Amino acid sequence: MDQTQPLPADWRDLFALTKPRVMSLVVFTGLCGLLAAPGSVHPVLGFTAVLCIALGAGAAGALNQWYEHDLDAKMKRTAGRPLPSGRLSRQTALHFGVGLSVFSVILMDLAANHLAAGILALSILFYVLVYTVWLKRRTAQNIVIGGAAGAFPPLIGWAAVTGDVTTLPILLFAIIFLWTPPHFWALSLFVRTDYANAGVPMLPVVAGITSTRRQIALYTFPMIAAAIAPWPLGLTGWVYGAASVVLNAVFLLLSSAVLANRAAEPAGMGPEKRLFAYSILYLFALFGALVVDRWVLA
Ligand code: HEM
Ligand SMILES: CC(C)=CCC/C(C)=C/CC/C(C)=C/COP(=O)(O)OP(=O)(O)O
Repeated sequence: MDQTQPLPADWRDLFALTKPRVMSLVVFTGLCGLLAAPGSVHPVLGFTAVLCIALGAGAAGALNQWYEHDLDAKMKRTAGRPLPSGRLSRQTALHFGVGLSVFSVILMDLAANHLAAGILALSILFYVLVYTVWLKRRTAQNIVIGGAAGAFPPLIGWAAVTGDVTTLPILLFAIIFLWTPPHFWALSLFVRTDYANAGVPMLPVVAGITSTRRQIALYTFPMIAAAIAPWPLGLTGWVYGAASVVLNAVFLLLSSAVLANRAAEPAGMGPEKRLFAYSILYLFALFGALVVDRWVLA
């Protein structure tokens, strides 16, 4: 096919419904969980398991947008999405999301095992029902609890290979679980008026900027502990150990800069934006180091 030809609008919109940029990191952590697991899996089955994580995560993103069409329409950042802009109908999004969710879980069950399929189903339900439907519009702790959904993929990847869940994948879960508050609250500080206008009780809207900066710093400490722990516990080698020490030291510096920032209005390329951007690089690099440690330099 001619790569210069744009895809038909409906395909592009269905693709956008899966939140591909955010989900790329979700899928990467799932892939790393799979590659870090002991033992081996047939490459076709391994590929299928990662594909199922991608499809399940994309389906969850579509269902999130189906439910949030009203909120998305009120925020600058999201008003151009396929549903608020009227390029796709809500019914299409619902059918796409439900169909893809069911398909991804069944395929995971066939390609891997019941445990991996069960955790995939749990992640989808958690993101859609616990985060999107229940908590997001009700409490500033929405992402602390609901964010657990995004921490499941390494467990799914691991379970797809081994059929069980042990200390290392639980620590990988903990890293993402504790990383989500600094990741999201750093961003929420500079888009908080959007959330305030839409009536979403995100932390900076409810508790203010100073308190949010403190909470970001507070979550950084247990996150660092969880991220370094696999090394002293003997679950990884020195490559992961060295990478995690450096990556976490930078995280600590950047989150201290957020804590120390006295600017009344987080704006421009300030400490908050730097921490948000770094949080993404951090997770890619940390999980990448885990795989390098296990495969390349073991
Ligand atoms: C409840 C938990 C989370 C919330 C509320 C949240 C929220 C957000 C928001 C609002 C953005 C901004 C832009 C966008 O929509 O593309 C964003 C960006 C991003 N998030 Fe999160 N996030 C969460 C968890 C995660 C998790 C678990 C991952 C991956 C493991 C992740 C990966 C990313 C990435 C890669 C981006 C950058 C996307 C881009 O370049 O446009 N997020 N997040
Ligand atoms: C395997 C599987 C099912 C994984 C689920 C992945 C998951 C929970 C990712 C969370 C990241 C995410 C898209 C947050 C957006 O929050 P938001 O919906 O509040 O953002 P928005 O304001 O951009 O809509």
